[in-house]
Amino acid sequence: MEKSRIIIALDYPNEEQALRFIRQLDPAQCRLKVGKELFTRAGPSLVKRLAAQGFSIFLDLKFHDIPHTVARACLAAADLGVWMLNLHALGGLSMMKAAQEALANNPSRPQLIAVTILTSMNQGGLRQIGLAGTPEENVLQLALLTQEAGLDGIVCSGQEAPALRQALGKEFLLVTPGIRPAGAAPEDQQRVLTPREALTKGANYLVIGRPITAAPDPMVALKAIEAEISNV
Ligand SMILES: O=c1ccn([C@@H]2O[C@H](COP(=O)(O)O)[C@@H](O)[C@H]2O)c(=O)[nH]1
Repeated sequence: MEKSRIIIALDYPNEEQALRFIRQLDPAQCRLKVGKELFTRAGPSLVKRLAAQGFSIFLDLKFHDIPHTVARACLAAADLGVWMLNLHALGGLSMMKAAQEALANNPSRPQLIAVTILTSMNQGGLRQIGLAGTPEENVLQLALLTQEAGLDGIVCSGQEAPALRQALGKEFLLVTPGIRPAGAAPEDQQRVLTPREALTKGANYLVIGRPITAAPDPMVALKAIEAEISNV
């Protein structure tokens, strides 16, 4: 069975709540993302434990620092047995190359991807930090830099996926948060699409947090999303 295109963001305030949810899941059914909140609370031991249970873990710590520091952090993350990890493309070409080179000979080399422009940002937010151009233009520029550095893909919104697919080819991974089922509140996300729209536009993976984890019945919400994308 091909592993799921759904990556569930485990944005829980503690390990107990995360594990209560995970007990209902099969590792073949979905992948799991451990981000800053849960990692800071539960640490590397939870990541290792979930990986040992057979879950594909995306460690979403979005490294952004000098090249040496990021390269060493990527090696530490790879040692946890994760399937995917990430850094910020805004850290620049030399930072991304250092990370890529550090992982190149790692026996269990995880997928290494770069966050382009956060899906919580719109054009107004880009202006505030001094970036001209549309979100799509900025995402494309950072995606090309990421590809030049030899990484496996990027985090972007599904909204940018068609232009990115055309520019970056079939193999480059597009991992898309900002997923909201039709009618769901965007909350702090600015560049959103439904699960079906994101895949149709060319996304490889959907990162989904609150639409599942904050639903009255998370398993019902997950099943509904699985049904929505089953024939895409
Ligand atoms: O650009 C980005 C990069 C990462 N994220 C992360 O994805 C999830 C989305 O959660 P929702 O509850 O579905 O909004 C969250 O863990 C973010 O840290 C992102 O949203 N956008």
